Amino acid sequence: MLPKINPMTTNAWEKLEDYYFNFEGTHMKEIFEKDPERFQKYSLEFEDILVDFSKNIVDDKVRELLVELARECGLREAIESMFSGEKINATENRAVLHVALRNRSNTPVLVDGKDVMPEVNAVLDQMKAFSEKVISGEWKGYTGKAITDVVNIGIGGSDLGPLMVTEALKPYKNHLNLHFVSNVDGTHIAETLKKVNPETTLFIVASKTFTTLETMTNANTARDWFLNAAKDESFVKKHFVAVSTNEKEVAKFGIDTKNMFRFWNWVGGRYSLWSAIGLSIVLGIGYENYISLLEGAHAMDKHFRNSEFDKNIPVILAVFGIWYNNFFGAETEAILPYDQYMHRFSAYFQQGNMESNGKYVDRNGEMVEYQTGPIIWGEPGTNGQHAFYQLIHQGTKLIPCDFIAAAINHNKVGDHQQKLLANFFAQPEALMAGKTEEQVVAELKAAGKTEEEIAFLTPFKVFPGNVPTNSILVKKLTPHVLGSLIAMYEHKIFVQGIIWNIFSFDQWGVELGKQLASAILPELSGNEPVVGHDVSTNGLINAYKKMR
Ligand SMILES: O=P(O)(O)OC[C@H]1O[C@](O)(CO)[C@@H](O)[C@@H]1O
Repeated sequence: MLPKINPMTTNAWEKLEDYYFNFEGTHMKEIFEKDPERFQKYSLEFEDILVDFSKNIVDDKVRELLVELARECGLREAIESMFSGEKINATENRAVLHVALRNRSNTPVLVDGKDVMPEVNAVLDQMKAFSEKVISGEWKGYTGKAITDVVNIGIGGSDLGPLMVTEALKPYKNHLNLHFVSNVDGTHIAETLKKVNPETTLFIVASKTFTTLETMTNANTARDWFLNAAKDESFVKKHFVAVSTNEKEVAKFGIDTKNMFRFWNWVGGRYSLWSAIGLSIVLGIGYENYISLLEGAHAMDKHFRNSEFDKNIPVILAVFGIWYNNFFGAETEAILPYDQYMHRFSAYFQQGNMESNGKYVDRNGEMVEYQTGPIIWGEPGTNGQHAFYQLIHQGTKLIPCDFIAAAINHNKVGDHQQKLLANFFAQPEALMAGKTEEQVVAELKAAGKTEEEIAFLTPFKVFPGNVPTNSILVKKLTPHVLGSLIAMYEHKIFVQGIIWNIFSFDQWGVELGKQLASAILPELSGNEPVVGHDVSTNGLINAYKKMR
């Protein structure tokens, strides 16, 4: 079981609070000036990944105390509890074993005394055999034609992971066209169906529960559209497969359960791309590349499980994040990939992080007295630079940022890569050092400005700097490296959840909206006014009824 320690009651927290007051006002520039070894001391290498933590507002003492905080909160025991299949998702009475899905060492992992690895491997074999048939063209549609397009219908964890990964690994794509439909807005499915042909399209209905309103609505629309062309229900099995834990509902939908790819209740939705939910990834990039992705994640799992905390990349990312979240009062974190293929990476970790750690009740069922999960957001560089970086550089909020880039670009186009990386290096430098008044005055003088102009312009051109960043430089964005990067962030989220004493693997906060939507749905038919809600909701529904 997980420990239930209020982090604020630990010795380390108390010391960090004291130390924070001494530390306040320290500028990173001074820390760098004092320590020429800082890069060596504050960067970690893992395979083809280099993580530079040096541009953080920390010193050796802070790092030591933060690591101590993790220890005092029982992190070592918690890691073992997760990896050994204990039911650490207590509110749902489930184990949390995405690490077993990518356990390429194949060592036994027990849930309720039973090794889950044989089942995990069996589903991987099923995904391999199926994907090879579809990719090779052996799998035929109802008119005997090979599949050209795959439409994944799912939402949240049953959509974002496969979508993010297939975008990030586009250079590894085969000839199959992948489409993702998630939103219940009819536009999403309508626009997708315009692009595909019922004779050559395979639909993957991806839903852990197989009851999610958005997914089932889209899946039914896709089936009606398909049957409108195919005319015969028996053809559904050639064009629809399911990824789910719910065999009964899958069969009810008309999908042959031979074409159902199973996973288990110990796989959380937002941690499920490593399970059969990854079927669209396998179809898009092939089984071997998918296995490399799992291997990359597994390598990071071993690093996380076995490394000392002060040399442990996910732990350091997590505790530095806590330093800003809980001591500096930072409310958000930006993830900024300098890689166009990673354009859904921040959106993916918006769910990963915010659905996991957006909790105000601790593991004792008490309201927390400290901040928990940050708001996660981001866009690829350099686009973000021309949109929101102004606020990061000169706004009033502290926004710690992660910068991610690959040294080798998949596309060798002129000098684009050097220009991209020049920005990747420049931004954290600028955020760290800022620009002083003296520097601004000297620049304006050199530009020939008058004394009056200099006096007016100077304050607007000063950059305070001291914005913390992590720079994550990878050799190349391969499936293996991407697997490691995703696992790295997953474990960062885990560590923070342990320290904040919250349950990171449930998501009760999404239920209320769902309940109210299903209560409102029947009220939207008919023209009679609705009166049963608060006046605002009644007013909005009744206005809608008049407008439509
Ligand atoms: O796979 P399912 O059961 O359709 O659920 C989809 C998503 O809905 C949620 O339960 C809530 O948004 C997510 O955690 C999950 O990824």
